[in-house]
Amino acid sequence: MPTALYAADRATALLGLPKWRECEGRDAICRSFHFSDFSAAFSFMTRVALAAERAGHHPEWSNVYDRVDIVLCSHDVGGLTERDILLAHLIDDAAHDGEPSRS
Ligand SMILES: C[C@H](O)[C@H](O)[C@H]1CNC2=NC(N)=NC(=O)C2=N1
Repeated sequence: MPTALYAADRATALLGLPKWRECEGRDAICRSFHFSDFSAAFSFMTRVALAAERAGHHPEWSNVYDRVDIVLCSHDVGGLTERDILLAHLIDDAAHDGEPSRS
């Protein structure tokens, strides 16, 4: 089982994920995505679901019409690990494929 990232490693990892921010009150990162409509948002979620399943690591998320809010945390260690960083990159890639209208 991977261990939670140390502060320095976390800061370095987040430099490569400029649109993600640390989640207030917990050891996790989050990002919100906005799309043109529900169909675009749900297409993105489908791409993320498949990528997450392949990676064996899964997001906490919610969807309201054209918006998708995502939190990444490794539940088994109760904090942020390299698996969350990898999944954040996969999610950013999935968003680029679907062109969020704004984010
Ligand atoms: C058995 C399976 O690999 C685990 O339950 C995985 C699945 N996806 C997961 N996703 C997240 N975010 N945290 C986990 O601890 C986790 N565990």
